[in-house]
Amino acid sequence: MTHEVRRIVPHAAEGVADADTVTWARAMLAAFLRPRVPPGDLARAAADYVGQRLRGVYETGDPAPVATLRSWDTRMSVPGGEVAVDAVTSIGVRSTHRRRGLLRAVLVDDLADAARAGTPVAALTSTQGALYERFGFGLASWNRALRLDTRTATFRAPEATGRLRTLDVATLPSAAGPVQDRARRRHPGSMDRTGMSWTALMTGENTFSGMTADPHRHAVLWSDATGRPDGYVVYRVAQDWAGGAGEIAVLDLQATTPESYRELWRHLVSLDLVGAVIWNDASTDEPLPWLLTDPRAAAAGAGREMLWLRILDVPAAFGARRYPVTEQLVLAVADPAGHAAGTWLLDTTDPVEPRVVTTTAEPDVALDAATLGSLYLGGADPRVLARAGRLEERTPGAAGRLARLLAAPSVPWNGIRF
Ligand SMILES: CC(=O)SCCNC(=O)CCNC(=O)[C@H](O)C(C)(C)COP(=O)(O)OP(=O)(O)OC[C@H]1O[C@@H](n2cnc3c(N)ncnc32)[C@H](O)[C@@H]1OP(=O)(O)O
Repeated sequence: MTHEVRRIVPHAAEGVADADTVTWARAMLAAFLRPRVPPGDLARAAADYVGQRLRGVYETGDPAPVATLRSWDTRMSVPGGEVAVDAVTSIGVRSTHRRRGLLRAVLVDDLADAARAGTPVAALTSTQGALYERFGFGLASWNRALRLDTRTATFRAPEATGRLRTLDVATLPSAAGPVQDRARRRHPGSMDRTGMSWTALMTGENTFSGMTADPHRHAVLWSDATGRPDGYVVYRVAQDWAGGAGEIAVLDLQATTPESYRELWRHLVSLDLVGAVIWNDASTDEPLPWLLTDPRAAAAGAGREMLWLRILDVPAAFGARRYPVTEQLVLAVADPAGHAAGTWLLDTTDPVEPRVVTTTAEPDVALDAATLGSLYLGGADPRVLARAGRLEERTPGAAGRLARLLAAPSVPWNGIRF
């Protein structure tokens, strides 16, 4: 049986996707063991793929792909700026066709295309932890669950002057979009929300949920004393109050000021009929416990990995971010796929225009492409990676110098699953 990687350009007419795109979507959902979506709903949902890239591995004579991948161009915050990213998702292989290299075939094709297009970084979130390092992806951000007991939570600071407004969730992209865009710049690793991810946030309706809409969603916007919208929270009822105290699950909380952050949490605490608020995708440095008279009211739960990054163009990726110290370090990067391979001088003598060029100088550190991806946003400590044998220190003290060079103003965080 011959296999061929094919690229599909999704089209839609009157809000309904073309037949190839719908067939692709059905194959992808089957690979992920998702519920069967009625054909009309699937054609409507797949219309959201317009503007994105679909890839499939096809066998002769079968219109449905045996492997799928979807990717799109987006922007990701990095320390001091942002970078263009190839966001990759929906890699699924038909259950009868696994371990024959089909994941490899679609992913290698996508990465080569992104590199040709000049996209410096590829990003994904993964269902499994052991899949993507072999393709040069390194773990670069973590989320942590947070559980707030609303009955013991008391805020240290008095209520701020401003206004809370409930939003019709349908108005979320226009009302909250500009806030999200400002807020995401505060954390490296935060992504632009696509139209699709706004829809999923607002309604819960997506192909993965079988297109079942969730009617329990609420959104609240905070505006400061001058009327400027500064933050929003979207939440759902996770557990109804019928059994006693209900539970609220935060789906997204974005705040551009300490005041908006505090007042949005105060709103959640004020909800009647609720005993706890849970946020599974909080960052690892939430200020919430510090806002409370009893920090134990906010219990941090398990952390979990979120973003995997693959550097496709070292000068463009490392030139896009800014650095807190002046330094010159030489990194030898091993990358069998070639994208990041080389010996690179990272020179931040000019803080505005860091220089990243190939060099023949002796390396200070040696590492592979996946480790480079882990270091990119400043979320992984090179000294720890050296202790783990993932980075070789060729010049004594170089891992510490690299740690100071790559340090970010805040921890990497991406609250958007994709
Ligand atoms: C970004 C995302 O979309 S994450 C979503 C991943 N998809 C899923 O979880 C859906 C269900 N699973 C699947 O569809 C498939 O099993 C996949 C996509 C995980 C793997 O697809 P396959 O076609 O079997 O992978 P392929 O044969 O190309 O293997 C590539 C490499 O990964 C390894 N690999 C594949 N699956 C696994 C696994 N579950 N655990 C560890 N290694 C694995 C293979 O051994 C191979 O390694 P090698 O090249 O170093 O020898």
